[in-house]
Parts: sequence; structure tokens; C-alpha cells
Amino acid sequence: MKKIEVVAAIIAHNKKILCTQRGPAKFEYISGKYEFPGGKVESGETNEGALVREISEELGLNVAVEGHYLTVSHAYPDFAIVMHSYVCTTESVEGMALTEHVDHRWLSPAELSVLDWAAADVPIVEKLQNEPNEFF
Ligand SMILES: Nc1nc2c([nH]c(=O)n2[C@H]2C[C@H](O)[C@@H](COP(=O)(O)OP(=O)(O)OP(=O)(O)O)O2)c(=O)[nH]1
Repeated sequence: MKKIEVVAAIIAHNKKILCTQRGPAKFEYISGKYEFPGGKVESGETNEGALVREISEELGLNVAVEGHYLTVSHAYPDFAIVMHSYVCTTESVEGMALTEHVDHRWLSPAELSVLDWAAADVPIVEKLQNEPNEFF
């Protein structure tokens, strides 16, 4: 089975977390799901470098990577992912513009479960809801 390595940003701002929604996708189990923005690591990149690049491309935001949060392995029916999540902060969200997502929400950890998350994200959402953090 194809295996991909992905980095994802838990962007904290004013004690809320940025949640982004994918548009229509090839696989129904990914289509329209909420996720943490990010993407695949390119060759020669560090995880942190890939994350800063992806967030700039997808959202026009300049983020600082504060630290590793949780790595999740998940097998979807057609491919498997290893996803490394990192807590990120940004000084300003002014001028944020979604280039790849169809919706975004800023939610507190307790509110995250109102969204329909990609399956691989569920362990991250659960950790965010169960463990207090200085950022949100
Ligand atoms: N960025 C991100 N991707 C996630 C999350 N959860 C999850 O299952 N994924 C999956 C969806 C995608 O199949 C893959 C991320 O790859 P990607 O964002 O680079 O790209 P993609 O497959 O949409 O696009 P492409 O570059 O292959 O055209 O990981 C998440 O929280 N963030």
C-alpha cells in the first residue's frame, strides 16, 4: 500500500485552533473533511520547513513552529499516512487567504468535535480535548 508522510499545523491564535476544510477530493473519506493544514514533505526539506512552506502557500500565513505535538499512523482504504503534527503560532492572521480549502473555523479545543474530521486527525483532536496546553 502507498505510504505518505505528511506534516500538519495546529495553529493557535487567541486560544483558538485553526480548522480547515478540504473541498471535493478523489476519495470520499477525505472529501469535505476538516483537517489541520499542511501537506507532504518534499525531498531535502525538514518537517518544520515543509510546514512553514505549506502554511504560507495554503493560507498566506507566516507561522512559527513551537514544537512537535503528536505523530499519527493511519491506514485509509487506498493509502497509509504517517502524519506529524506541530503546534504553531502566528503574530497576525490579518490577510489570511485560503488557496486550497473551502472553509475555516477558529475553535476552542472543546468545540473541535462539532466538525467532521479526517479519520487520521481524530487522535490529535482527542489529545487537544484531553490535555491542557499553554497555547489554547
Ligand atoms: N494536510 C493534511 N492532510 C491530511 C490531514 N489528515 C489527513 O488524512 N490528511 C491526508 C489528506 C491527503 O491525502 C494527505 C495530505 O496530502 P496533501 O495535502 O499534500 O495533498 P493532496 O493529496 O490533497 O494533494 P496532492 O499534493 O497529492 O495533489 O494527507 C491533515 O490533518 N492535514
